[in-house]
Amino acid sequence: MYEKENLILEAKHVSKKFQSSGNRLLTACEDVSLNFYKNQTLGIVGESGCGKSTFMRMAVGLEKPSSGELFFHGRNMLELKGEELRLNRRNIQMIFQDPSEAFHPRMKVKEIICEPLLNFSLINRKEVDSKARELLEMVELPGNLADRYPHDMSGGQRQRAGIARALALEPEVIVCDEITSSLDVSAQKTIVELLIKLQNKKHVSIGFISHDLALVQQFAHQVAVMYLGNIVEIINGNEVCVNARHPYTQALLDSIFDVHMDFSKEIMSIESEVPSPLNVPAGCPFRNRCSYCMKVCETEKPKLKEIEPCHMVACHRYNDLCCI
Ligand SMILES: Nc1ncnc2c1ncn2[C@@H]1O[C@H](COP(=O)(O)OP(=O)(O)OP(=O)(O)O)[C@@H](O)[C@H]1O
Repeated sequence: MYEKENLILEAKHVSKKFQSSGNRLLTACEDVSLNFYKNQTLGIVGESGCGKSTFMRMAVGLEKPSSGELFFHGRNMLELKGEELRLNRRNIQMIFQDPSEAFHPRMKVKEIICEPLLNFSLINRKEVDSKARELLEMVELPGNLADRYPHDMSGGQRQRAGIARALALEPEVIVCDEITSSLDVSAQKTIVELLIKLQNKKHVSIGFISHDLALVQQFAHQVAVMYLGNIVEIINGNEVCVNARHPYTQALLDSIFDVHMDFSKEIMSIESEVPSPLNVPAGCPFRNRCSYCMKVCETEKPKLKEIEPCHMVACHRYNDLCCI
């Protein structure tokens, strides 16, 4: 499943620093390397402000990295220009948290979802009605919603329309940025079920950003846990609950599931503050909240290291931390 031929989008050592007030630099993403594979879902989880959206915005080409490289089928995306760049954009689409902000309120649903197809001259105006119905049915909405305006739809229906719009161009990658976070639990579940169905049909690669580890681990094939701009753990979704090794991932799990880890000390310090991305501490970014911090953690940033197949951890003490 993670064979080279299934690799679609590859981010290599991508960092993003924003210029902030007082000529200071804000580190939003630091040396992030992640892969998107055909027919696979990559979940990115972490607290607000850890850099999830910034990373995905770079992956879809909405933001330029400060350093690092992005490859689409082996082609350096940052070297693409003009028509090549425009055509490449078709292949990677993003769905945003709040479709009511992303959608023009005076456009009908059919115009919204067919707009990308018109922009790329893939359909003509006469075909909009039938194409819109087809796309709405694909996301399990009745075709007669095509003539509605976004404000006449529920949040879940708008999010489905957002998925229809993103899939209209038949992209190879779609990135979902907190698309379920404004929905109630049952609407969240049906949106996730729909994504799984569509992935099985279209073999699309999905990037799914969320702060909700409990949700993501249920369906993402791989989960990348992000903290203060850094990836601290990459693990198969179905192993998160039983095999997570980073103290931050374990603390997130503990807060969700109340699972009983075999810790000699409990992680109490998760309560304390995340350091400012304007002033990233030396050593491990998680050290001020970690009960396992030792001398080396204060000075040496742990490298993301493969500890078993498809499982990477950035922690000096990963060997001391096991689950039961
Ligand atoms: N355009 C920008 N200019 C300056 N700082 C930015 C910009 N975009 C993001 N940031 C900062 O970069 C850091 C990471 O932000 P980002 O939105 O990527 O985090 P996130 O994990 O997606 O958070 P959330 O879940 O709240 O969306 C934050 O400190 C944010 O304030």
